[in-house]
Amino acid sequence: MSLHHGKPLCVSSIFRPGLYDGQVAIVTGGATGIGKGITKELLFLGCTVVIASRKADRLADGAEEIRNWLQNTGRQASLHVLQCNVRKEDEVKNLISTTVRMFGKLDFLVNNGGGQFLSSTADIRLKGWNAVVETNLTGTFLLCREAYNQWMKDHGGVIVNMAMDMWKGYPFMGHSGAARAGVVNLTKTLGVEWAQSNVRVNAVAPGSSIASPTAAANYGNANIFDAAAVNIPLKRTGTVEEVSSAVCFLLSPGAAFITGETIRIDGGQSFYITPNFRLSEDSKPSDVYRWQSQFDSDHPTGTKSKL
Ligand SMILES: CCCCC/C=C/C(=O)SCCNC(=O)CCNC(=O)[C@H](O)C(C)(C)COP(=O)(O)OP(=O)(O)OC[C@H]1O[C@@H](n2cnc3c(N)ncnc32)[C@H](O)[C@@H]1OP(=O)(O)O
Ligand SMILES: NC(=O)C1=CN([C@@H]2O[C@H](COP(=O)(O)OP(=O)(O)OC[C@H]3O[C@@H](n4cnc5c(N)ncnc54)[C@H](OP(=O)(O)O)[C@@H]3O)[C@@H](O)[C@H]2O)C=CC1
Repeated sequence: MSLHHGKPLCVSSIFRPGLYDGQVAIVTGGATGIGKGITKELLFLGCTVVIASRKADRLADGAEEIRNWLQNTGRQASLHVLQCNVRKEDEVKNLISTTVRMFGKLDFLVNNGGGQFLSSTADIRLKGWNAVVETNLTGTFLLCREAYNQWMKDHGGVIVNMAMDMWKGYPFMGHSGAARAGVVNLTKTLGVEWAQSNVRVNAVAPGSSIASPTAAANYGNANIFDAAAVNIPLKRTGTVEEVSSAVCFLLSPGAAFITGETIRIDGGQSFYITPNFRLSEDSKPSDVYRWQSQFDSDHPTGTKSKL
């Protein structure tokens, strides 16, 4: 992916073919959305990739699509699927140990799997808070720890974590904002602690703007990401390929002197305005809130959705 006259140009990769020949990666959430984009690019560059998430049907469908795509590029996929809920310590341990046993090593870990639901923070129940924090922060911790202890401590490696545009807080996704801020901080800590083992740890922070069918379905609104463009200085949403190319850069020798860093991939949005939400004039803490955006003015009747 690159920009051509200010427009996104989709190509398989800007990196040289064979860059990751002989390397082994785990991509959590690798069957959908951003993770699928990362998986495709890594495979295209010669990497063996294990995709891991909770749902077997998602993994199977995603793997089939990815294999077909790669075949059309003339390359052979070394793509493998393992079920793993990153919230479950035993499943995380098993994901890492099985990968190392099957492929003899683990070079890269991409902690992409995660997510949240929209809610005013006052309305989040403890179970929901825990679900989001365990998925995004604790899951990232568990995967980093196991990848390090089981392999990278003695052999080196590269980890990329997933953050988000929570730099000014994240109204209506307070659980995830807090968890991702934790991920950014953990990334700094591990970048320092594990440097002695030649393990680099970085993160990417996409804006609220990387559309995919699964991500949109999570919010019950196929158009939800379109609404973000008006608040993005580059005046468009981002693509999964634009996240993937940053991840592939961080994994590459081109980033050999970068660790503990989080790269924003948000078209300048985080420097401009707080994510996608703005309180309506009459809103109270107990209200449900409106999606603020171009979307509302584009759809003046009936679709001023209460989230
Ligand atoms: C809108 C633009 C946002 C732009 C920025 C961000 C974009 C993205 O991140 S896009 C990625 C979208 N994809 C996902 O989020 C997928 C992963 N997410 C999930 O699986 C869920 O959101 C999860 C993290 C909450 C996990 O759900 P689940 O496996 O079902 O977890 P539990 O059964 O253990 O607990 C569920 C618990 O959580 C509360 N809850 C879940 N969904 C909602 C909801 N829609 N509204 C309110 N509360 C919710 C609730 O307390 C659940 O417990 P029960 O009440 O007992 O069901
Ligand atoms: N789209 C965007 O604009 C932004 C996305 N992000 C983050 O980027 C990542 C990818 O999101 P995106 O591709 O857009 O959305 P998707 O909903 O397509 O991807 C989420 C992926 O995470 C997996 N996942 C969720 N919970 C778990 C779990 N407990 N254990 C293992 N895997 C899990 C899902 O697979 P399964 O259901 O099979 O478990 C799914 O493949 C997420 O962490 C997301 O929050 C951050 C900022 C912005």
